[in-house]
Amino acid sequence: MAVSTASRLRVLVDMDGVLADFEGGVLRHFLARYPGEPHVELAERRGFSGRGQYRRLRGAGSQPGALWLTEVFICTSPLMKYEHCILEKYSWVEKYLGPKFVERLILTGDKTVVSADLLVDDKDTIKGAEPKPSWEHILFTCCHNKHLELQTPRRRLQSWADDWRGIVESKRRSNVEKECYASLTANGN
Ligand SMILES: Nc1ccn([C@H]2C[C@H](O)[C@@H](COP(=O)(O)O)O2)c(=O)n1
Ligand SMILES: [Mg+2]
Repeated sequence: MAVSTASRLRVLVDMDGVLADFEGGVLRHFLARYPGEPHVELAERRGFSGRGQYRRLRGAGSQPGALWLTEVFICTSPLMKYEHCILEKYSWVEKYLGPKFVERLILTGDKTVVSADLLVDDKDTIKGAEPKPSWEHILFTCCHNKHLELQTPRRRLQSWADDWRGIVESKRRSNVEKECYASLTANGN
């Protein structure tokens, strides 16, 4: 059976805050290292940058699934201080997702230049060199972004228990519709 290219979907899944419990890990590490110091409970986290919120505080005193014809890649940005983080990211993926996913790991400082249909990511604003990325950003709900109200038509995935299949399938339908429309107009209909 011939499969139209529009039925194929590429999904980028972010790592920190989406597959890995980045915020929980940071808090546990902070409490172990600085017991008794003021800290930000996960329920109080606001904004992507935890470091910024901790600075203000001091001043004031997984499992992605795969559907038929869906390619999943993990797309993650390394820290600027990258010497440990890159190895740790590869090790984490191999340990928790297996060697097949190591081949599907994309490390980039700029996710806008990666081509895909969907990007599932907890960062509320994703900017880069490409002003019109090919993907639709699905905001993955995390402690630091759950209070943000999204403008239509932006969509959220509340957790991996939420209807990610529905999002993937609606994107596939929309791609097929666009392809049909394009071929009809190209044929002068
Ligand atoms: N709430 C967060 C989440 C991530 N980061 C840092 C840690 C990683 O190096 C990098 C990953 O970004 P992502 O690929 O998840 O957009 O950003 C952070 O500082 N605060
Ligand atoms: Mg993230």
